[in-house]
Amino acid sequence: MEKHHRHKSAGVKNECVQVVVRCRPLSNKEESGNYQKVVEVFPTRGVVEIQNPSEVSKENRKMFTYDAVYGPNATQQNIYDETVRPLVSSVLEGFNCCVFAYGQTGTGKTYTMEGVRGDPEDKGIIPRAFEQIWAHINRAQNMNFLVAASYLEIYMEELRDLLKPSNRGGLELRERENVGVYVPNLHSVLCKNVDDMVSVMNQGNKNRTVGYTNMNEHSSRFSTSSRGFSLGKLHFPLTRFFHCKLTLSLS
Ligand SMILES: Nc1ncnc2c1ncn2[C@@H]1O[C@H](COP(=O)(O)OP(=O)(O)OP(=O)(O)O)[C@@H](O)[C@H]1O
Repeated sequence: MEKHHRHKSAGVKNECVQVVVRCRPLSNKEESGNYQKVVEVFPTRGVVEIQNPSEVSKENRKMFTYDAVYGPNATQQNIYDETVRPLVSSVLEGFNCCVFAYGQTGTGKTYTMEGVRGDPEDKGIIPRAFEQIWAHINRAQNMNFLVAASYLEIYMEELRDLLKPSNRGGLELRERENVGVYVPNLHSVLCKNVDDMVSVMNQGNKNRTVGYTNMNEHSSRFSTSSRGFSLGKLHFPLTRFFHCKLTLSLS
């Protein structure tokens, strides 16, 4: 998981980019197939250790250090509160941010970003961000917020508008000074509350090309992909990317 942040803000570490690792638990299938756990996570030190299972020895352990690491017991709420909430708070003060999950198929990107539909505890980063945004907007006084959401997918180097699948062909990723990365003609939907945003996300998910892939079925072609969520300017060309633009005016 990588967090990208352009500006310093209270409550957010000063680094522009932070890299956070989350290791999911072994699945039932992996447990029953007697797969070995090769990753050990040390959250207090921000360290992940990987052991070569064919030759267990201290020399065969590799250690990596990150801004934060989460083990199999970390909850969706832990991750949101500690790594994402401060970023969304800074967006509500006018900055841009981007959170994206990157990893091999089956590692938990969709689980982390979207979560399990209909299960409040297993809600992922994106719906939790919607709630934080609207809690803030509903509390704000003398201010008007305009919230527009768009959702795109990049598949085989082709851009697809997940909110308007007929919008095919001409979509391009562009970059302009003062504007950043953007996609001209990408459809965006004005949202008035959390439910509007959730239904935009669900609508887009129905149109996506890359559905859930079972790692065992696809073992001959491991793939790596990403899921993203950004607020403000669009930052990264990703496999699936939910983008939300907030415009603020005084009333
Ligand atoms: N932290 C976790 N706790 C419990 N289950 C998890 C966790 N992370 C992932 N899973 C489960 O592991 C499976 C694979 O996760 P997920 O679909 O999110 O992977 P992915 O990286 O999005 O894969 P793909 O790239 O193939 O779409 C799912 O059944 C998911 O529910």
